Amino acid sequence: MAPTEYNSPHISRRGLMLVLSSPSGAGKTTIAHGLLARDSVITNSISVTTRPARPGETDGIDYFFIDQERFDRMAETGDLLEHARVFGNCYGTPRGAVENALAAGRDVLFAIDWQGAQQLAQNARDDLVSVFVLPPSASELERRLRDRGQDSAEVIANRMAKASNEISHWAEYDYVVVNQDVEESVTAVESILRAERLRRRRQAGLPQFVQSIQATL
Ligand SMILES: Nc1nc2c(ncn2[C@@H]2O[C@H](COP(=O)(O)OP(=O)(O)O)[C@@H](O)[C@H]2O)c(=O)[nH]1
Ligand SMILES: Nc1ncnc2c1ncn2[C@@H]1O[C@H](COP(=O)(O)OP(=O)(O)O)[C@@H](O)[C@H]1O
Repeated sequence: MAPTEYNSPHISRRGLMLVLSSPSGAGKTTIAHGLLARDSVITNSISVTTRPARPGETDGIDYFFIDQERFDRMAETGDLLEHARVFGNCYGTPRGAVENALAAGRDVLFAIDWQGAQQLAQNARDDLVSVFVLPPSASELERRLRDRGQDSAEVIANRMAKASNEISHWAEYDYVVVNQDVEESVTAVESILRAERLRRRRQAGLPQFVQSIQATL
């Protein structure tokens, strides 16, 4: 188990799973990158997807881009911690990487949809911290999807049409962040992560630490 960086290096704790969900274009990928740049203990879960790579996306960094046959096999053999169909493509979280990271005391970050968040919650509610990211307005959401410049008008229209359904799940999350300013949103999520690391129940080594202080009083 990892030392609790914000308390004492003597106190071990379990890793946690931090989930970011949002309608497409609200900024969860941007916030995730910002958080990963600031925090060296959290590691990104790289999903598999049957969606084709966008220009600028790299296999093994943004996603593992795989075909349907391989995806179906991974789902059948239990190699996916959760999986869902989103916007006509399949997405899933490879189990091995997450379990290895948690076992090594790392926290793991997921940018996944509400279906995936629900599946993770069913299996590991105590280790899950979930954040829903909202756009400041519908018009700003559409502007961000257009300005990202990576999807056709048809794909953007489809994502806007599905935004309301994704947003309808906001109340299932532990925290909600309105992504107005990127840096502020990253700071908000970083604050959530820091506070959640200090939850008493996560700090397995706390009783021992307290005892060691009491023994010398
Ligand atoms: N359940 C689940 N959803 C995922 C996973 N990876 C990505 N997603 C979701 O799939 C949706 C589409 O992702 P993507 O194609 O990258 O589009 P973007 O959200 O507009 O960048 C988003 O809601 C993602 O959060 C995954 O492993 N599992
Ligand atoms: N707070 C923000 N203000 C302005 N633009 C933003 C903000 N957050 C993200 N963006 C931009 O909006 C677009 C969509 O963001 P992205 O992180 O890809 O969204 P998601 O992963 O939720 O689909 C990107 O071009 C990104 O640079």
